[in-house]
This record gives sequence, C-alpha cells and structure tokens, in this order.
Amino acid sequence: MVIGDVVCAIIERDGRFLIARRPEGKHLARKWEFPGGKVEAGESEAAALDRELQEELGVRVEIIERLTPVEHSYPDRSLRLIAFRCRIVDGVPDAGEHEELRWIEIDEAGAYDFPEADLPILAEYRLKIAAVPPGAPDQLHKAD
Ligand SMILES: Nc1nc2c([nH]c(=O)n2[C@@H]2O[C@H](COP(=O)(O)OP(=O)(O)OP(=O)(O)O)[C@@H](O)[C@H]2O)c(=O)[nH]1
Repeated sequence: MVIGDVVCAIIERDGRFLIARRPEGKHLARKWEFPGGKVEAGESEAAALDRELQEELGVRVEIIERLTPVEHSYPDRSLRLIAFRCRIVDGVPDAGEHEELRWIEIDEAGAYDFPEADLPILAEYRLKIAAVPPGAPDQLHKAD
C-alpha cells in the first residue's frame, strides 16, 4: 500500500523538541514520533502540517526549515516522510489522541523507540543543531 506524503513537525522550544507516543491499535503502535499525518489530495505540505497540528495538538506553528524527505517502505506500506523544524506561535500542546507528549533533547533521542522512517530525520536534525544550536543568535547579525 502506498500512502504517499506524510508531514511531521519537529517543534522546538528552549533547546528541546516535542515527541509524541502513538496510541495502541494504530500503525507503529506505542512508538514515539513527530506529530503530523498524511497530506490530502490537493493540499500543500504546509497546509497539511497546519491542519494536523491543530487537530492533534491544538497548536499553530511557524516553519523554520524543511528537512530532506525520507522515502521508506514498511512491510505493509510505503510513504515519504517530510519533517519541518517549527516553533509554536499559538496554543499549548495537548496530547489528545497521543498516549503521551514529551520535550526531549537530541542527546536523549536514542532512548526512545522511533519508527524506522524517522531515523534519517533524527540524524539530519542532529547535524543541523550541532552546527547552529536552536536559539543561537542569527548568523546574519553576528557581525553587527
Ligand atoms: N505523524 C507521523 N507519522 C509517521 C512518523 N513516522 C512514520 O513512519 N509515520 C507514519 O506515517 C503514517 C501517517 O501517520 P498517521 O496515521 O499519523 O496519519 P493520519 O493521522 O493522517 O492517518 P489516520 O487518519 O489513518 O490515522 C503512519 O503510517 C505512520 O506510522 C512520524 O514521525 N510522525
């Protein structure tokens, strides 16, 4: 089964990011993931992300950066996972259908069981924040 594009958010706050635990009974049950979901026909990636984050967490975000899409096949489905670094502009995350939410540091990620498609995303994210830690002064203004 090809389910197409899935968008998800790495929501950053104070050097941490938000992960959510999938509930029992869903695909990849009880794994930790980035909130998000499938892009619907005719919908842009940003619109899908906005819709899913409002539905799942009750927040609005602004996008900082789009990471490299990851194509992955699970035994029963194939998808393209597109992660966005984001920050919250409105609302406080509510677990909703997720079993639990947690704010973690990148160095803690190894202790959580993520879906296979998320592993290249975590690796890319680790490199990016090692180069420019979240909240670091804007490089463009460093010379001011
Ligand atoms: N949201 C999300 N989905 C992921 C991640 N990694 C990953 O493999 N997936 C897979 O992407 C697919 C879409 O996820 P979903 O089930 O949350 O999407 P949805 O809410 O639109 O679907 P639904 O209405 O069928 O429940 C699932 O098969 C899920 O297992 C991730 O980090 N975040």
